[in-house]
Amino acid sequence: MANIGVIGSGSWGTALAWLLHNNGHKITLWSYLTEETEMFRQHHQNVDKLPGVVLADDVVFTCDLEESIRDKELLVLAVPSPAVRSTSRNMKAHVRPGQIIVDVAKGIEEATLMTMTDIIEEEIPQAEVAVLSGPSHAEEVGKGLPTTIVAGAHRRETAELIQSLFMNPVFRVYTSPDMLGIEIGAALKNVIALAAGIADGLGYGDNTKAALITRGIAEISRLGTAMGAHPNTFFGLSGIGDLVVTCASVHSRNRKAGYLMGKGYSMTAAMEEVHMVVEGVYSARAGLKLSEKYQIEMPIIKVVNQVLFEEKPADVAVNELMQRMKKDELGAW
Ligand SMILES: NC(=O)C1=CN([C@@H]2O[C@H](COP(=O)(O)OP(=O)(O)OC[C@H]3O[C@@H](n4cnc5c(N)ncnc54)[C@H](O)[C@@H]3O)[C@@H](O)[C@H]2O)C=CC1
Ligand SMILES: O=C(CO)COP(=O)(O)O
Repeated sequence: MANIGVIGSGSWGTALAWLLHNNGHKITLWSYLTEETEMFRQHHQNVDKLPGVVLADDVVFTCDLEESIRDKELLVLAVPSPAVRSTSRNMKAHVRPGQIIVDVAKGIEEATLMTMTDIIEEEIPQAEVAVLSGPSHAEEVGKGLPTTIVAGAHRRETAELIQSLFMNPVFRVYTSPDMLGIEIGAALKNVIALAAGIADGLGYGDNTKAALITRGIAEISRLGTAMGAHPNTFFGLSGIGDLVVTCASVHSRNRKAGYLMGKGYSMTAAMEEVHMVVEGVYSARAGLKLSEKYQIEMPIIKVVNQVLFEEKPADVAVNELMQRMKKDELGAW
């Protein structure tokens, strides 16, 4: 049994706290807002974001960061990606050398183009930082439905420790040394999922969805490989796996926000309606900047940016994608 602090009590932090407690660990769940801690103390669940996933009586609910970090063998950082830097900064003073922090947020910081684990390492240099990512909607993990995911770390022993703490008969964890590939896939699949949602909202069909998924992973893997990631990671759980689930699932907030935009909502109105984090909106510009920096063609991510930030009508964007200059599929000729 390990003593684990889960930092962030939105839908994902709550589902992981539930899973880890079921695995026999002692859990402290930190909330950003005092109202959230009060909600958990009263109802033992996130009534707002993950109703029905009830946490046991011995889970400790707190909004005191130090209490959630002190004496913990493992910390799970589950705040939204735009809050990873500020939360890490606030954690720094309480983290002991070598304490393991597993990032589960999916994003790339627009201003610096850093991954989430890069940010945590910069803010908390004494920590040992890892990542856990893959096709894993909180709503399904919270029902115990079979799910697979990958733990990435610099050291094999750390990845294997995370694997053994999280794994159970319905939650299968693989390990990988390719943290960069895992994080690039995780962040950019959300941008492609916005496009898939937009296509659904416009009334397009399964052919369109398959095209976005297939050409989406092609552009993500081109970029990731140029950045130094392992090409196979993009055909694994945190690449094609998470891209498929996010483009197809009824639970995906990114797909849902895209769907609403396809139906004519503005980006802001769609985000408000979804009422939870829509990470693709934050990663879209970062994806575009990375494509410019590494000189990689990323046509889907480019048009998603135009739809989000330049008011390009979604149907016009799809037309433009379809009528790009002729290409060969492999880029081999
Ligand atoms: N929900 C899911 O199924 C999954 C989510 N993730 C990732 O987990 C991360 C967290 O997402 P969710 O839990 O789904 O979000 P959520 O929308 O369910 O909850 C957001 C939480 O963040 C808190 N928050 C807001 N501003 C904050 C700030 N400035 N500092 C710290 N906390 C703040 C809110 O109080 C709320 O508890 C995201 O990066 C998401 O991509 C990853 C896998 C699955
Ligand atoms: O990353 C996720 C599932 O693996 C969650 O995706 P959404 O943020 O689109 O709901």
